[in-house]
Amino acid sequence: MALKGKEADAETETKKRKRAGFARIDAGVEANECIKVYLVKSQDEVGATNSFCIDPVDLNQFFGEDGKIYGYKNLKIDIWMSIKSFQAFADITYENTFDSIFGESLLEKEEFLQTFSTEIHCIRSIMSDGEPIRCDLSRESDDASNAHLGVNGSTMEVIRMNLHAMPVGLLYSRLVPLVLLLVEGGSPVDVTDPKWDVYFIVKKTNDLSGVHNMDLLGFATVYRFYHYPDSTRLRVGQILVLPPYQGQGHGRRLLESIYSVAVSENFYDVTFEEPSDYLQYLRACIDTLRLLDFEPIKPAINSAVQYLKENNLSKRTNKSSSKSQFGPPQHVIAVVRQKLKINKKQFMKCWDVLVYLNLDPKNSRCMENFKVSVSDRVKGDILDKDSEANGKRLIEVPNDYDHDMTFVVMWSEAGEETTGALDGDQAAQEEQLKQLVDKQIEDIVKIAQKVYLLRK
Ligand SMILES: CC(=O)SCCNC(=O)CCNC(=O)[C@H](O)C(C)(C)COP(=O)(O)OP(=O)(O)OC[C@H]1O[C@@H](n2cnc3c(N)ncnc32)[C@H](O)[C@@H]1OP(=O)(O)O
Repeated sequence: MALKGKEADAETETKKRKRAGFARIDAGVEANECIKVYLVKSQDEVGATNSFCIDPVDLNQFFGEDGKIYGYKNLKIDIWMSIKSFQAFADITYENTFDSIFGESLLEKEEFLQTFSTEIHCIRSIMSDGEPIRCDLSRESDDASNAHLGVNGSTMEVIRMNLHAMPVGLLYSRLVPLVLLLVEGGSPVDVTDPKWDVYFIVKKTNDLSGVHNMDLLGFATVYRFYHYPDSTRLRVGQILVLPPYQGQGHGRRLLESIYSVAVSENFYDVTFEEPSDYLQYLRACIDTLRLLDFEPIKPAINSAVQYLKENNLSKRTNKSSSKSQFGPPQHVIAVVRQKLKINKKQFMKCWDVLVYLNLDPKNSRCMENFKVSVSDRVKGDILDKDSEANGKRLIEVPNDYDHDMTFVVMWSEAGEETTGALDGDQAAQEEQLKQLVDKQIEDIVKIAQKVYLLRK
């Protein structure tokens, strides 16, 4: 006889169990509910409920299909990770075979507590072989977010090291749990590949006896990637600022240091592997600020602004003509890549912000023209360059930023454009395109406002 209702659900649940052999139905407990991860810097903080508890992306993803742990009643797991040595201890209420993402950095309690004295200088000793990065990009002197530099005699430093070198690889392996917990979709990089570098941002503080201590605030892994035919580009794999130190300008300093290396060592450009929205925003702010000080692009910005002032783009007949006059000329794109190491795609995003910053918000026609131009650009980005000549076609969109956003575009023989998709009607696709443009404008305004405030 078939089971119904609750009984049927219970049967399904039972099948999902990781461990079999329980007499009663075990509903399991979500990993997100029973696991807490604390970052601690001294023995006293281990076990204290007011210690710094992190908010991971999603713990459930590490525990099977449904993210639940079965076989334990009132399961509670507190994980204490030292931000001095990045080793960890798990306080688990039930005896079990908990095989955690913390791997080898998980120690017995006594051993863990000892690390606060035995490994107190672990970061300092590992960093001693590293190369401090001189960063010339930041306007440290007039930058409010750097105000804490020098407070209590502490200084920030970005240090580059090769991940292949032994103690660095070991430290990175201790940091991997944080990558898994805090970087969405983050996975460990291959420490055996000598092309991976890691940029650490550290805080140096002198104690009363004059000994300097070093705390790790964050890091970025960067791959030296071959670029055809004879150059190398830098690709940021993952960047993480430890939660207690986020929002204090350390992520910015890390990115600026990477750009600084790209400029001084003449890499082709800097790219990012699947950047999060917030990282894109941060990157756009940094790049736009750099571009605002870059003289060679100023005439091109002025002519784009002039073009928006003098035309009425919503009434134009030939829609494709606006693209060339709104966007930056090829030689400007080239010089930005050569001198600032900002690639074309990223420059185009910043370009919109640079133009927007030069518009008069009270000039409604000009603002409307801006919107039309951005819309044209978004459409242009999702068009296959060959499609105009070839008539109707379905085209997949290359997209660095969001792999879920894939459009296809059809062209009639007259070159008149319509957007479409493999399934879904044209109206839905038009709506999707409109949403994409609105989101783009929203992002531009947000970045422009931030940049405006930072420049004041
Ligand atoms: C490729 C990938 O790794 S994708 C995943 C990215 N990593 C993660 O998601 C992990 C969790 N998050 C983090 O580790 C961090 O939040 C990071 C790395 C994304 C950012 O680092 P943080 O140190 O928090 O950022 P930081 O403090 O430098 O910058 C944030 C603020 O400074 C602002 N800022 C940007 N440029 C400047 C500037 N030149 N001067 C002053 N402030 C600036 C930013 O706009 C932002 O302000 P807001 O949020 O108040 O609007």
